[in-house]
Amino acid sequence: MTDSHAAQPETLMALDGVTLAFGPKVVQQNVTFNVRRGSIFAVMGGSGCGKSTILKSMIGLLRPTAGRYLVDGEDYWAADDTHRVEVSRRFGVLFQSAALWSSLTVGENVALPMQMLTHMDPVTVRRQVELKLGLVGMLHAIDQYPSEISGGMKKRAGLARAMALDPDILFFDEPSAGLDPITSARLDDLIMNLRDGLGATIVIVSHELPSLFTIADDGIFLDAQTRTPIAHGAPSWLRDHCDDPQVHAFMHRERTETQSGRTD
Ligand SMILES: Nc1ncnc2c1ncn2[C@@H]1O[C@H](COP(=O)(O)OP(=O)(O)OP(=O)(O)O)[C@@H](O)[C@H]1O
Repeated sequence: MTDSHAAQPETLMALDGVTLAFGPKVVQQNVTFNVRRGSIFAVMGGSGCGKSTILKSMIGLLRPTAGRYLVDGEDYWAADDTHRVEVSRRFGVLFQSAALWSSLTVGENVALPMQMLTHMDPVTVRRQVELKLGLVGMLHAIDQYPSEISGGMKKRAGLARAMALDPDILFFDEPSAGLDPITSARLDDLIMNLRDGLGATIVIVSHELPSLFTIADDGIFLDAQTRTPIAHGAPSWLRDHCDDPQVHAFMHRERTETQSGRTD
């Protein structure tokens, strides 16, 4: 009998002593955390603390100036370019703005990664596009243009496109930003379905506390002043048990003397 735990260690991604900087400007340093396979992991913290920068680095757009980023135990940045591209094919990304091409229909947007990065024939592409749009409840909008659909529908179309190449790792930057609470709750259900139904591992940057309390299994809280993580744990656990005044204030939406965000 196969031991699935031996074949699939619990940690899928790990940052180990990572420093991220833009030129001389250090955004975060000594960042260490593990993302468990099949979990939803939240990157939290005040405005400007470096959440999107962490995500940017995890999807391969920003190389750390120190430390290691491991995916399935392999050093992502130490790999050669070909192998790194191969690993990155496992990633699906939903940007904050959904980033759909306005001149393409919803269906064409979802088809684009398949046409550009695979050799699928047009019939298979069409079938896959329908499947992905069906998963997010957007099949009816396949021939509509982004300007003709609502913000929530754009997010769902962006999600379908993020899933185009069947990634097992998904990155979401502020998926519920700008959505009304009901649409946002529907998106939460969709994200949980990706974890529970497809076994995807999801890293999410979000300010939406109700959403984080509902969906995230684990997470990290970044501090802008010290430029380093100051708490680890599921958002609901941090809300109920973390003594750090900044984390407590953030999780309970209280004002603090020291702001957790940075303006420089
Ligand atoms: N390309 C860049 N060049 C220089 N500095 C950058 C760049 N991108 C981001 N920064 C800076 O890095 C810091 C962290 O930015 P980042 O967008 O990661 O924060 P964030 O926590 O995601 O913020 P928010 O919650 O407001 O979206 C900020 O001070 C920002 O100005």
